[in-house]
Amino acid sequence: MPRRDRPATPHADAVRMTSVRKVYGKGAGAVTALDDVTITIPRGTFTAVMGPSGSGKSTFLHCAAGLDTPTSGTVLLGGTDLSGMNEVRLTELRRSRVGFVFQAFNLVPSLDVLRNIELPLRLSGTRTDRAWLEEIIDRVGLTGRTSHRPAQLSGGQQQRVALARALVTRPEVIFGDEPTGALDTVTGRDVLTLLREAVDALGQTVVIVTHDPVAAGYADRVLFLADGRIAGTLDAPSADLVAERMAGLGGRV
Ligand SMILES: Nc1ncnc2c1ncn2[C@@H]1O[C@H](COP(=O)(O)OP(=O)(O)OP(=O)(O)O)[C@@H](O)[C@H]1O
Repeated sequence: MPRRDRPATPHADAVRMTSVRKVYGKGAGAVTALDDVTITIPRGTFTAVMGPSGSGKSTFLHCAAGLDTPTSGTVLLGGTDLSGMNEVRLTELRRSRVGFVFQAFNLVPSLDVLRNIELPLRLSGTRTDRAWLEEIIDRVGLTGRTSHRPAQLSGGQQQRVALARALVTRPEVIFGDEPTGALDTVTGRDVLTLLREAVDALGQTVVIVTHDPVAAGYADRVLFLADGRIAGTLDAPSADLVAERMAGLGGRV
């Protein structure tokens, strides 16, 4: 997306969803995955989205990130209304204003670490800010490994590459779908610490879906979903409190 499409002053709300409803399918087989969801996620905060299996977490993330379109309601990303954007504009928006970290890392196997990190800039035709690139490579602990291919790295290192790739465009929001799901406990904690630092040191906004109460404990706020509706929020969460609230929501986690 061209630079001019970004607001001159960053919007105070990274994400604002109003009365968002998402229905998959039609008629008797229709499934309401999100039902009247209204929520604001402030800039520079870390949100964890939790809920039983099938409660709408992935659908929430996909609608907030412009990967999926709500059936009704509005989604604003950094003040930009995604409603009515065609797929070309949504793709441009995702490339330049959204960062993604997935459970499966999703790196390009044939590219080395540096080229994987730079990929979003190349795709959007943005000039690389060398100093910023070096800073994030240093922050995620990949200095000295930039010429490696993904297959030569551990899972934790690959997720660090994905995190650096997400940070490189200074996106409005980094969305993570179970970003520690494929990592062992210790490595997963390292990645969560880096996400936390991205918020605290860089002012980044982070939103992750997780099933892990310990992971949610790294967030500023937990957003609980049940049957596609917001079932509550918890600020300054501890893992124990999160686990307690999840037990109260029932269902298979
Ligand atoms: N593409 C789709 N077509 C039809 N139904 C869908 C589709 N995607 C999701 N759903 C349904 O919408 C509901 C919410 O799904 P979603 O994947 O958002 O839940 P979730 O909380 O992320 O689940 P999990 O924790 O198991 O990943 C579920 O009932 C699911 O079966």
